Amino acid sequence: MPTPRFKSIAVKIGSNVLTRRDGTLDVTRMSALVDQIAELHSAGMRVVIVSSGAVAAGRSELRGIQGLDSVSSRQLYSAVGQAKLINRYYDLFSGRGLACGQVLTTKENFATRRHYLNQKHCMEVMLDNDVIPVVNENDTVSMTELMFTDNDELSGLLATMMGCEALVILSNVDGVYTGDPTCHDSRLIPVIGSGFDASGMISENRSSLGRGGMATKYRTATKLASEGVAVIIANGKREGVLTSLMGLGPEVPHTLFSPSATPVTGVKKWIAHSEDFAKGAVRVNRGAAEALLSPVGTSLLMVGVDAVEGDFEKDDIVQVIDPEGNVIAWGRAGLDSVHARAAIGGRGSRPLIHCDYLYIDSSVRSPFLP
Ligand SMILES: Nc1ncnc2c1ncn2[C@@H]1O[C@H](COP(=O)(O)OP(=O)(O)O)[C@@H](O)[C@H]1O
Ligand SMILES: N[C@@H](CCC(=O)OP(=O)(O)O)C(=O)O
Repeated sequence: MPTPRFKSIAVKIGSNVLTRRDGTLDVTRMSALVDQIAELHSAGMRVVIVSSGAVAAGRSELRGIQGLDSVSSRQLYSAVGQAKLINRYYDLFSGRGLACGQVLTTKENFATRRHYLNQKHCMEVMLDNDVIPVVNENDTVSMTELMFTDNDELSGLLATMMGCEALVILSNVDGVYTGDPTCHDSRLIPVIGSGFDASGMISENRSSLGRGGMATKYRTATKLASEGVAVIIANGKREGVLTSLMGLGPEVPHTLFSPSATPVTGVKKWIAHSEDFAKGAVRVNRGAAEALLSPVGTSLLMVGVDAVEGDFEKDDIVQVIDPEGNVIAWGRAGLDSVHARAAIGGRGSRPLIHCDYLYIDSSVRSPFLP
């Protein structure tokens, strides 16, 4: 048997891949994907699944319910649909002699390093014992303001958390197109490298069941690629898509986001995905903004800080804002806000954010870029 292209991957399966036109769960499609994941597993790969589809599955089960607001219907449908979804996965995997386990999570579970490492440990134990993790956002308790944009965002976090070499996002399109994929003159983009900006080609269109559309897939994919993780977007409805993408079958159309060759440490990956948990902000002067945005890794020193906003503890995440008001970076504070305020503009004190704990947003548009 040929060797798979990667040793460890996360596979995100969109709602549309798992749903038939009439809204019911497409068990044939699920079964085909489970077959392929079992094949990858027996070829020695570690596979984590992020599966959407709970809300869609619940909605098709409870047809006819009316008058619920959007939060209530999401809670109700996901409660019922998730039970149905995981049951199917469980039966399908056990039919292939494998166990799968359910991991339901929320954005808050990624907010502190302790919770983050706890979840990571759970999934490592599962993988070490040949149990396939099937992850989804816990929509029954996720509050609107603290929800993942969608499972594309969640899958990006998980792929970096688990140290995966690649993330495969399965949707109902073959990848990123140069325009609306339904227009006849749009073309599939086979490879997106670090110098290529395709964001202007992506419309807000999304499929009937999708939550975030291509825009969140693109955002997640470029971020992960910059952290050294390969990302592939492909059509989950194509026969043998996963085994093919892993080099065990004939080529299928897809878009590859080529990974950066610069390695990123585990803690930095966590920080990269922690912007939403920032407890405060620091405004930096021109010199500091230029130094931070230069290609040389630099710590943020108090001499470059003009203002400290919010109340934060040491080790909390804080945003870094340039003199034009752009968020250019975020990182783990080495001082609490009281001590940081007292040290504004000072020399000789510890860095406010050490470069090992600082993430520079590669999509930033700042006049202080070199
Ligand atoms: N440039 C583009 N290339 C591909 N798809 C695009 C593009 N712009 C918008 N889209 C839309 O993104 C959709 C996929 O996202 P989404 O509906 O969220 O799917 P999923 O349920 O798989 O997460 C496509 O069906 C398409 O309508
Ligand atoms: N947790 C939700 C996921 C919603 C979502 O992100 O859907 P999609 O855009 O199809 O990946 C569900 O299971 O229905």
